[in-house]
Amino acid sequence: MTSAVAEQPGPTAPGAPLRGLRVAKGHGTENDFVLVTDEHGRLDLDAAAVAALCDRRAGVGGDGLIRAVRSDALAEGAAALAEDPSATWFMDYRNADGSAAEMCGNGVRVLVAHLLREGLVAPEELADGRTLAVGTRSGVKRVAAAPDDDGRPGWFAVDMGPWSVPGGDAAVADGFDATVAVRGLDGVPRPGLSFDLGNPHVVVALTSREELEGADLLLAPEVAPAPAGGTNVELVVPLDAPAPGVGALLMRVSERGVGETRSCGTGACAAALAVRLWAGADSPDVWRVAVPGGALRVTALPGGRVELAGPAVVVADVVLA
Ligand SMILES: N[C@@H](CCC[C@H](N)C(=O)O)C(=O)O
Repeated sequence: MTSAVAEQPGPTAPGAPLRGLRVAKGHGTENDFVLVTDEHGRLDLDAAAVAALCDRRAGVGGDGLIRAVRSDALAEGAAALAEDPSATWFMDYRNADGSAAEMCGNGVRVLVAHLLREGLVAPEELADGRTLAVGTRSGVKRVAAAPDDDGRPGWFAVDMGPWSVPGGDAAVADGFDATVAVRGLDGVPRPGLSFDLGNPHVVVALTSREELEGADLLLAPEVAPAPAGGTNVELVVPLDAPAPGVGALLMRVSERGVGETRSCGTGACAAALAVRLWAGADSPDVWRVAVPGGALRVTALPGGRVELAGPAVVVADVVLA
């Protein structure tokens, strides 16, 4: 499973092999990740090594891999530091197939939980409403400690930044800009609406919980027109409002570079924003998104930004053989 197995003291040299490396495993609503600390950007983590580590049978297993690296230790970090000099940590996110992704909403919370646990970020940095700036390929995201849906502490909230509908006003007015064929439904492609959350999404509304459960996501849904770089696809069913001013929905997701996962944070944002758009002017800004792996909270912020809140836990340390 290692990219190069040789007698090495550890990952201290440029292009160092992974043998003996301590990694961690964590998840956010069961969207799970291999967490690799590579403060000085010295590891040789090519796509094959990432795919091997994420392999659920032959590796550690995960929907993706998160490399925690100092922003000044990699070329992609320069843009983050230019945007916000306090964004000293960068989330190098890779999907389970080894491809790089721009952003991961669950992952950025889990990264912060990992940095806290490793002592690389002090708890005070998130105390008293302070936020931690994290560089990503889709810009700097600010993470704060936040309450869960019952007001208990323990969640993290991420200002995910600006979102957009790539199809513009016409797509918003029509409510869709794509068709999506989903195996296990009635064979008729459904309308979908594309969103840019830093990474690409297409959201499809289904009619019932039964229909959502019947979707077969072992095969990725087919989106037409096919987005050049691929896309994540969210299937959603709106639910009755749980409280005044709060919306709710069920979601399943097929992630680009992975397949069906138990949750997707950027996907939850896209799903909530889509249902909010479809519901019209008076629809709530706060949405509870139920995914197979748990619950997330999405809040549409003023100025076309969106916030994602949810749990993040680290469950294991692993030393690579
Ligand atoms: N699970 C993530 C998204 C991960 C990246 C995605 N598969 C892509 O390729 O864009 C999330 O929580 O947002």
